[in-house]
Amino acid sequence: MRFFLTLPDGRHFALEKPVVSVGTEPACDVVLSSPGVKASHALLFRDARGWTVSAASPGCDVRVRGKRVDLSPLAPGDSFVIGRATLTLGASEELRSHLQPDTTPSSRLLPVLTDFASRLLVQRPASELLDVTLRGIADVTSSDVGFLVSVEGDRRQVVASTGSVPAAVVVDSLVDQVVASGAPVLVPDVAVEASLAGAPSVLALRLTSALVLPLRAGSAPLCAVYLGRRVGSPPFASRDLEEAMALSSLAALLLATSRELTELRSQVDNLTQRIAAATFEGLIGESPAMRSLYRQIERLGPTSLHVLIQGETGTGKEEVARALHRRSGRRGRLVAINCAALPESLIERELFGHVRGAFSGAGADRAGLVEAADGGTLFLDEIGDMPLSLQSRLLRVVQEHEVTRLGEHRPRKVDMRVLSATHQPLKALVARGAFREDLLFRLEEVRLEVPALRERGDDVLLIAHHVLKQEGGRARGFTQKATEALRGHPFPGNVRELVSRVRRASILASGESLGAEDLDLGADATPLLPLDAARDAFVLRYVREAIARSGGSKKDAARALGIGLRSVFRYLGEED
Ligand SMILES: Nc1ncnc2c1ncn2[C@@H]1O[C@H](COP(=O)(O)OP(=O)(O)OP(=O)(O)O)[C@@H](O)[C@H]1O
Repeated sequence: MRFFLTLPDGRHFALEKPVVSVGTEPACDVVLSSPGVKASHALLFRDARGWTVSAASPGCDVRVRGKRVDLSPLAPGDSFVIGRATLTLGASEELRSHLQPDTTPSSRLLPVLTDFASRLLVQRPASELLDVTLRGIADVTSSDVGFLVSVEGDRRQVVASTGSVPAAVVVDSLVDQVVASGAPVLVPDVAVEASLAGAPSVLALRLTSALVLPLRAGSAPLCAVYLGRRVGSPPFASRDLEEAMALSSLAALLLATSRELTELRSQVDNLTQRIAAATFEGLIGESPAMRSLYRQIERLGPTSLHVLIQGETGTGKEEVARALHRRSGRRGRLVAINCAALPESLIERELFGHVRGAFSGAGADRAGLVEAADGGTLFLDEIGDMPLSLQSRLLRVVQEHEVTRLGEHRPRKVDMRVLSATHQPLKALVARGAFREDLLFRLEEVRLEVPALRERGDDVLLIAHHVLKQEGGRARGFTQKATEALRGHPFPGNVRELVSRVRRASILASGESLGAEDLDLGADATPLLPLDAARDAFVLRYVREAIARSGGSKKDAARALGIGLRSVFRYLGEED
């Protein structure tokens, strides 16, 4: 689709540039001589949504459907009026224009663009990039003065300037106009604009001509690029505006990318430091629940107490057993067996060993895992699945510190500590007659609860980053959406599920940051939760958002939410 303007005399003007100026002065793209039209009166510019018309400077009257507008989108067929001239936007597949605009790029723009892009692509702090951006735009437009004002709500700040500028320039009607409309403003001659006569920028900087344009880099605060010329320099013309807009669009893109990279780096640095401080014997986590677990492991490690490790599937029970063994100081090995993975006969042979001929195929004597754990630790994973018939043999081992190989009658002395793990409520198994109570008493001299991942707050992010780093792929961090998705997902499979999601994503994804979709945590993938868990997850997210919106202050967030500070800590799962 090609667009054109129908002028008052019926001619068509092809809109082939992103910004088109309309006015009486010859430098304008569309030159009109109708009464009431000013030297530079209106600007038309194109973005992803289509064409928009705006007043070129505050005193210029632009009307759409009879109403005065600062800025108005135009659809094909829409007209706007400036002075006594009516212009209409048209669109057609085929267009033969009567007037062809000059589309030759300015010779000074191309080298500046190239240099500008290469300078911006070198990683620098954001403040330096803004400086480079401003100087590039000021250079190409031969401005005598240039400064960049960042606008965040009521807060305005000069964040870069080509020379010293007085602080008063931040309160400026041209900046206001650009911020309000999001459109550029071109004032060729400030002397003819009564509304600008007292503007701080014009007075303080002794400007004769001004050009102000918006610069928005991703989620960064909006900036206004203010360019000025003084006595002795020619006034700004529409070509300057066009070139400045081209540079500012490019800069916005590069600044957004650079900002994302900087954020990613600081996210990675911050998490790497946190992970280092939050690692205990291979376990990662800094949540109060994990810290309490570390303290218990430290205390229990060197004792000879048998420990039952309880926790949902994939929470890290085996890691906890390994940590307990490392902290035990026992000289022997940690020997593990998964009671759910093997049939009864195999568990028996594996655990207790056998002598030659004990069963068909037993060609030689063989020590079992119990003997292998002599002087060390025997880890019985999924103890709830231990067949009842083997439980009494195991009880003898734990009670008497003796093991008898299959086919043999001579018991052998063993010195070992037993750690067992289960995700099942063993008391309920006892009640059903599926587990021996006396064995449970023996195995559970102390019980350790491993918390579910969803109860560990931001540990999920620490572990996710740790896994990503270990994988060593291209991805170095997570997008904001992915971070939120990780925080909000209930992880029924706990750490094991997290590890496999991150591994798979880091192998399959190609970018520097993994998104929620890469982790298969899109909106549709979130499973339904029990209402209590959903409510808790929502409250946690809401409290976090309140803290973020309060600039990180938990106190202010508590006030805004109408709850006490202690409650905020409680919802976050933190100790105050
Ligand atoms: N706190 C942690 N930090 C880092 N990685 C962990 C943590 N906890 C568990 N993992 C990793 O998660 C995976 C599952 O852990 P583990 O096998 O210990 O869980 P489990 O509770 O014994 O599982 P199951 O119930 O299936 O026996 C392993 O790859 C382990 O290394």
